[in-house]
Amino acid sequence: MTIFQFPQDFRWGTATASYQIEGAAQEGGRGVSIWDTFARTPGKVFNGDNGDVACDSYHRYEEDIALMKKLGINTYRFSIAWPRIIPDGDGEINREGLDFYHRFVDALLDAGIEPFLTLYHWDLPQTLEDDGGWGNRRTVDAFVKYAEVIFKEFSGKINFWLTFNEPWCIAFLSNMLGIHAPGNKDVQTAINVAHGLLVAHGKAVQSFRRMGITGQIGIAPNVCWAEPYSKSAEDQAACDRSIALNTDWFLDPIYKGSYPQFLVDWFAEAGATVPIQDGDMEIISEPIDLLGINYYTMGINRHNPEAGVLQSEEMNMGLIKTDIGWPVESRGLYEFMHYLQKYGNVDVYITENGACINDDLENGKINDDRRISYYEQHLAQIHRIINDGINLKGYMAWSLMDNYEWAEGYRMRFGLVHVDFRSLVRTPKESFYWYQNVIKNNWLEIRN
Ligand SMILES: CCOCCOc1ccc(-c2cn(C[C@@H]3NC[C@@H](O)[C@H]3O)nn2)cc1
Repeated sequence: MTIFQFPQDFRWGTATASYQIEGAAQEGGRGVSIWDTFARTPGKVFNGDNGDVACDSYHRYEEDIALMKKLGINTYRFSIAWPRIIPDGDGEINREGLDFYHRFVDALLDAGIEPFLTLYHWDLPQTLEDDGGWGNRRTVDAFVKYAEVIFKEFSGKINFWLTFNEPWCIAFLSNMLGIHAPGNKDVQTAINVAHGLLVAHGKAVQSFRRMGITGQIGIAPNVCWAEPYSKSAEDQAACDRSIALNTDWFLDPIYKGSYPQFLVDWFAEAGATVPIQDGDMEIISEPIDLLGINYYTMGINRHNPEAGVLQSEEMNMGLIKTDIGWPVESRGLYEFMHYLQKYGNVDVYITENGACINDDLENGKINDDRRISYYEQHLAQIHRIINDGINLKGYMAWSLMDNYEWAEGYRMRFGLVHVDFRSLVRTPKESFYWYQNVIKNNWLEIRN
């Protein structure tokens, strides 16, 4: 038996997002988001699943908070639905939406749980998408207005703030690959979206500083760690492109004030350019306080001219996979965290990490041993990373409960708590009790 002790002030938490858990999609004055539209577009989401009900957390949040308290977390990452706050994107403020989130945040604080807020977790008001989305500066300005409303309302209650969740997904998964909402398949559109959200991020951080808001603010990129299939320079370059598009494409502008030139040149070859306006890069590089890092898996990639714009193909290496098909390989998290040091030893929180394991109830229990094994491996890497002196300050498991997994609908389950999507009954899985013990002890026991 090996014991890994975590720092006394290490934050333990779980994460969710508004569209994935709230439901009540037509209640409380909420407007339409691009995910309401995308989910209703035939062929886009498995089984045509949508977030109309989801986990019904809009009505059941007190039950959810009771589960968080039972789990023993001290931090809970969630997102606010922009369409609940400004239903048409940049018009009137919906007081009912603000009041809902005040009730929720107050209940979290009463339970001794620190709110860790994501301002934008993919549910863009449809009216803004109809007018060009993130590629239109109207959306950028609308986001700043929305962010300033939230800053003003929750300053003093919330101390941890993220502007955007997984900018690569917002830009490239959703506008170059078309897999997520709004479903565009155009590389220039994706680059315009990426740039727009970066400008919106920078302007929001500037507002945060100007308004003297409490706490720390940052952004949460997702990680795509990749190692070369062969020792060829071509395969290594293919890995560099994959890693950089998820990370450097966003963090170079923020930390260095410029895009990674090798990728700018790569996209120029494909006929796509970044629509930089005067002053943009100064805005984007407004200093931030923390990074959220979302890690799930890593790839073994090779150069393949047929493998999309990046020409980087992920190979199937026969590794153990989760039920969504992602290889279980925690080593990539360790390698990535050292790669991240090129931006300095910045404060980092793992804002998402978890496994899609679709075990179901058996005699009233969910024996999700594979999820426990996944978490054991990844928390052991977290311990190594901290021991190396990297400022990793906290960990949020994705997810508290099974929820709407975007284009996969409800078939892919990432929760520590099982949700019966017919009855909405929540049932803690065996991994919930395993994580509860890790948090209680603040250490990890690894069976040798
Ligand atoms: C066939 C080609 O495939 C290209 C890659 O396609 C995907 C799909 C999905 C993801 C993805 C999903 N998640 C989990 C979410 N993170 C945020 C939170 O809301 C979770 O639900 N992270 N990444 C990545 C890549």
